[in-house]
Amino acid sequence: MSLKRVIIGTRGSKLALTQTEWVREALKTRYPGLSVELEIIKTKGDKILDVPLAKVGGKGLFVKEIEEALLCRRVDLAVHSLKDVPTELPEGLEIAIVPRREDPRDVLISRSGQGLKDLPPGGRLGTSSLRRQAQIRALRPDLVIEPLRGNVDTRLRKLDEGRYEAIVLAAAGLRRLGQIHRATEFISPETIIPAIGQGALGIEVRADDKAIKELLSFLHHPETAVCTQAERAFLARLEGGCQVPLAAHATLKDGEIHLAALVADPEGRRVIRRHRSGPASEAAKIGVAVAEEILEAGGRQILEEVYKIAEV
Ligand SMILES: NCc1[nH]cc(CCC(=O)O)c1CC(=O)O
Repeated sequence: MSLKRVIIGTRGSKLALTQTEWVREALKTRYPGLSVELEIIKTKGDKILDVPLAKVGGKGLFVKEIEEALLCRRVDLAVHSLKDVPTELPEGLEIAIVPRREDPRDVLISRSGQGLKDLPPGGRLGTSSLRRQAQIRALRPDLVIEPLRGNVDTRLRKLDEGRYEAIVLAAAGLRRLGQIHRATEFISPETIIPAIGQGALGIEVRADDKAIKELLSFLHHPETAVCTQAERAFLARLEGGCQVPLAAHATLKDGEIHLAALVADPEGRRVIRRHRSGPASEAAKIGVAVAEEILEAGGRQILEEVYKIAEV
């Protein structure tokens, strides 16, 4: 190991810092002589916390400024929630390392302790995620979905203030922040398909930086990488901005990938789900194939409708 010092670029949110500290600790343990510094970078997504992301539009809201710092060599690596990273990266950058995935599920946090099925009719449920909204509407059309943005702590506080009967968050974020005890129901990935990359981290580096890639290689988890590869190939084929409810979740068993995915309209009236299995070596192909099957089955029409409205 010839590197003496590395700088990690990160957002300043508590979740981002927790994730980055985890990487820093792993590096310090593995390479006791290495100096690991953090550079906190504010992204556009951190500045506009009150507007639903689907309205803000634009991809990479939480990563762009950090990628600029990587490209101009102000930082050497960046730790992201993979869920926030667009499929197309700037020229010269790469998600080289995907560590082992945390719990990929969504969780319900209700004030009463009730699960999704038992919430009172007409109850208010907080989420600004179109993906969660569409799938919840399909299961519980009577619930009133209300916007909910902000960092994990902010979202929990808004629930505690009584603005909602329940909210939905990613288990991974709660667990990393030591708040998993707040979960009242773990929603299975079959009931609500998670977001592409949910629960996984992506470590982005300069594509030509062999030394950093080598340094970080012990953190790579090939099983997670291949699963998220299938999920991200699905996303890439749909060129999904955040205006359409999209979901995809892959698992790996005995060398076989299983990918389940959906496209829905924002109201959750039409939910098109498909799944497919195949060898892990064909992860990307499986992602594309599921996307095409969904497009054929009505997904194309949904995408066209949504983008037409968005342009007005
Ligand atoms: N959308 C923001 C975001 N990005 C990553 C996580 C949680 C951690 C993860 O999914 O890896 C969250 C919060 C949430 O959706 O509850």
